Amino acid sequence: MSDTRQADVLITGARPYGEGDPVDVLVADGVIAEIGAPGTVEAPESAERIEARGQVLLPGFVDLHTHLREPGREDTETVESGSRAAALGGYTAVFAMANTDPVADNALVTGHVRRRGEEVGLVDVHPVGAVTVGLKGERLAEMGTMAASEAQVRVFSDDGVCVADPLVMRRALEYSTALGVVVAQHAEEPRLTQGAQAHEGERASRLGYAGWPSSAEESIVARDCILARHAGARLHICHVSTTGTVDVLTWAKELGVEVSAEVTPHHLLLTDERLETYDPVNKVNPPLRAERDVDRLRQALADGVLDCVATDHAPHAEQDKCCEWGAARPGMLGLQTALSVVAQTMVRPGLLDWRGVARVMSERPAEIARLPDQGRPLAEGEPANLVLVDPDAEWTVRGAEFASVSENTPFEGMRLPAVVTATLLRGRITAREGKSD
Ligand SMILES: NC(=O)N[C@@H](CC(=O)O)C(=O)O
Ligand SMILES: [Zn+2]
Ligand SMILES: [Zn+2]
Repeated sequence: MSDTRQADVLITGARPYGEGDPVDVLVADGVIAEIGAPGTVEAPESAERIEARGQVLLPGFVDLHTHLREPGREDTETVESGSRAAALGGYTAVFAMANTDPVADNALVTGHVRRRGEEVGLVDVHPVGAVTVGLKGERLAEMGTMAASEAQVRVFSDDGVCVADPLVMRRALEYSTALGVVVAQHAEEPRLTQGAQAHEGERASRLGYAGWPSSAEESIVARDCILARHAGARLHICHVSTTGTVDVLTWAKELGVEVSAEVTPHHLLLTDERLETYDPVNKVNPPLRAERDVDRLRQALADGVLDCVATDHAPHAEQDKCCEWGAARPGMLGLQTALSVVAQTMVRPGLLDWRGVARVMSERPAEIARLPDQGRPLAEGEPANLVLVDPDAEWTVRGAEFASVSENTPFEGMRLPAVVTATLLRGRITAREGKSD
């Protein structure tokens, strides 16, 4: 992904990782050229200036789990609209899930997504390849061809559905090792979730929703950790939602299984109490869980048992959300609210500092996907993939104001802390003061 030469950018008075005294940061030719005490860094007259006023400077965020809906559902999101949302949310790289129409189970589709991302140029769009043909869970997709193609697919997932057949999953893990890629599992034992609508428990029973048991997630996570162990493969678990999954991951990591896991912002903030509203904006897979799950997920993210935050940004059309619960599609927007929800649930309660936010939103996801130029230290000579955050500002969420085509945010009307004031992709300003470039 190449950029033409851009104007230099001088960021004055920023605090890297929110630590220490403010510094000036000169960005030139796509890299961090110089970091120095305020007033000591010289920039050409033509340089763009960003006054940080003590705001927090972090490496640009990396989202391992985004649904951009292109091709097939451009009425709900496109690579372009999703890229704008990503830049405004502080992201410099996103992984676009394969459950498009047609499915991204071949190099033609992954190539299209990659190229569209490059044309838009606001964020690095990395297509995720499907594990199985048509997400049907039966035959492996041509993982090798996709990995070797121009799109250089590095993450494979049937997300939306689980790779439920253990033999298919075993083969996928074996191939992934040979290819140096990672399989990301949507952990849901389908036999246990037939007709499921909401977190299994007292509330779902009372409101008349068929329950989605925690064991449907945990049994697949346990199984796949064992399969990965025997295959010597890396494994990534999508959208962890239960305390039992945290137990299984703790056990697997102690055993030395190379498993990583993500948690979504909505599972860090919301509980199944939202079911009381009957509003399908709260319908999501896996479902919003109990308070004890939320508490445990926050703790596990702080401890590192959960590696990173991923949005599972899932745009849906109004007619698929503003309808009766049973008919509504699961999923919610996430790109433009992720940082603020992490600030609210992790930073404010003292579970993570800003260096910790850099770890879970940038460094770890970049490592899991093996991106060489993302999640890098804030140091001279490093790529200028950066986000500037005002930690003291607050804002009110309005879905209609998002860059996304869709508006299905469960955070509508909430006042949240932390605002992205600028995002830079290889030294180019992609978002500034709430406007994408
Ligand atoms: N999370 C969701 O509820 N929905 C996702 C699919 C998925 O992530 O499983 C979607 O594609 O809409
Ligand atoms: Zn999923
Ligand atoms: Zn998803």
